[in-house]
Amino acid sequence: MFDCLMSYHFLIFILQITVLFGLIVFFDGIIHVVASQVSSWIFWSKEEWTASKSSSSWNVTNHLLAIGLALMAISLLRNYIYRRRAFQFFRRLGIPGPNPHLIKGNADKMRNRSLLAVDIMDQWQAEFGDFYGYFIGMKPYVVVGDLDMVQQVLIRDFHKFVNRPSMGIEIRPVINTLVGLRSQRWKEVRRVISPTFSTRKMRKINSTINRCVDILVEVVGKHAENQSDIDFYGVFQGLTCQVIGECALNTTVDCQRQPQDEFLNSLRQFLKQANNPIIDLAIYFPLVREILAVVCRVASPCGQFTQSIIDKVQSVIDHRRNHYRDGVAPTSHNDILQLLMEASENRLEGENAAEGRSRSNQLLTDDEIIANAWVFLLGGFETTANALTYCAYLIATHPDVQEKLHQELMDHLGESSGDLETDYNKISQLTYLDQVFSEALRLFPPVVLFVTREASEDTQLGQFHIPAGTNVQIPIWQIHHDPNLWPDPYRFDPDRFEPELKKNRHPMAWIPFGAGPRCCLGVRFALLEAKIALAKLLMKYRLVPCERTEEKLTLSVPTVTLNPKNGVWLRAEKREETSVC
Ligand code: HEM
Repeated sequence: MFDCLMSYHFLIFILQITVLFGLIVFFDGIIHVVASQVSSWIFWSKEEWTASKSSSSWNVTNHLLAIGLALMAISLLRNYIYRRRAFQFFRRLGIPGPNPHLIKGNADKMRNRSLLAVDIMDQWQAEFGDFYGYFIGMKPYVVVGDLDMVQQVLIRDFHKFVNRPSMGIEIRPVINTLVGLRSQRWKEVRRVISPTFSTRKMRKINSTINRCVDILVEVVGKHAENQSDIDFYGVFQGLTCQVIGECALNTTVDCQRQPQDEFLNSLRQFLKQANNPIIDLAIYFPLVREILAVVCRVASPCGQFTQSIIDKVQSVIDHRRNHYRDGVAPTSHNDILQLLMEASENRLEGENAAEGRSRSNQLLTDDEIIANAWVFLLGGFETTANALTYCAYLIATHPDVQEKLHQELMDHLGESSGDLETDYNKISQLTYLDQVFSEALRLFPPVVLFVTREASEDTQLGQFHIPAGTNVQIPIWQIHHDPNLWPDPYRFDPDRFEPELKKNRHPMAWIPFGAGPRCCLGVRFALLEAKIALAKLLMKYRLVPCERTEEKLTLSVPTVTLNPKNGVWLRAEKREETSVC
């Protein structure tokens, strides 16, 4: 008992109580002095003031105020000591890194609006090497650039690194998506959803992609006729918005022909919200995070947009279930939502359609189906548009690559009347197109800050001990521009992806889609959409730079994606008539 009383914690407790009483007395005195001064301005006479001071209500107010101030002071002091200790985290582990600010950690650097997060990480890597730690708010992130360690985190020791860093609060519908789900439930949901993106299932949505790409070619054609400059960023955003809107949400949008389409604008606005300074506050102060989650849900435009998507998808699900009951074949809809519903009910093609229809058999709840359809919309919109934009820019500024690519397209698809819809296999056989797109993804990885994991147990990375709860970040940009892996790393050279060279490269040297069991689920979808778009576009048009084309692209990293800040302006020139389309 004595030991316990004399323990360290007890002493700290006694110390805090003493400080608290000391502070109460101190504030009591201060309040008295301030009140005397103020009263001399307010009360007419000294007697009046003495009378009011001796009243019991004055005494109670005075003491309560003093206690409140003392409690506030002590909690600030505790918070200060707690933060000082927390920010010693990497120092205690012997991991180098930039000095954190007491409130922001290093988040102000990473979310700086004038300097790119990837540039900051370049600077840190130059200063501390390819293993260092920094803080977002108070959360510790260790950056791991060594490829063997990257492989250890993403693949070999995956069981210790299943989750992405926790957000600290439950924002719906994010927590029900593959991106936000954790541990066992993530495994179960991923297992159910994965077949939705298999090669065989991708064939089903091939026709939707083709139809949307044909509209893209038509839109670009109009600009080519008028010889006007085209912002390909906007054009590709229109394409990916329409494709993913139709495929994931069964929402028909005309955002390619109508660039000011409401759905597209809401989507853009939604993504812009992530760059709001309020988010910075939420990172620094957990309480703001809680309030923000509520405000976002009920009042902000981004919350309303999300709610409108939720309502829409729920109504489509209900509508389709009613149709099943009326005997309409479930396979009559070729979209991801349908595939999700089928996967969630474990209803494989050709199986008895009645089987698995009862709600009790569902492997995914409706909330999970809706949340994932929503995350496919977000995941499939900006990422693929960015990838296509960078690729178009690189192709336009490298005419030799463009001509070689055009030749390949004509050799393989020239005879097929451009009917890529029935020729999924041919798209996969376009090896030079694959090389060009891979090299574009290397130079401009569309997602630069998202490959992160949380250690669920203590582990060892090289010489460093990593305690459970530490977040690990894989620096994709730095890996993709490492001169030891990629000589002359800023040069666009699709030959780097010739099969022989590819075979001898470290598997973690090129990871635009992440790696391991938690890599990008939509990789097949993204590649199919992007390749069909590039193939159909480049068979008909030659892309060329115009006056507004930036010599060096201005980039921004508003959240986790790498965006072309000012768009990408090019022109399209019609090629001589081919047998295509
Ligand atoms: C060029 C286009 C795309 C790029 C570069 C990209 C990149 C990424 C990256 C880097 C990750 C994190 C992987 C990791 O942590 O190891 C990711 C995750 C994810 N992506 Fe993509 N993505 C693209 C397109 C898509 C599309 C079209 C969809 C859906 C239709 C999608 C759905 C997802 C989902 C659901 C996850 C989370 C997977 C999980 O946690 O299990 N992505 N993506």
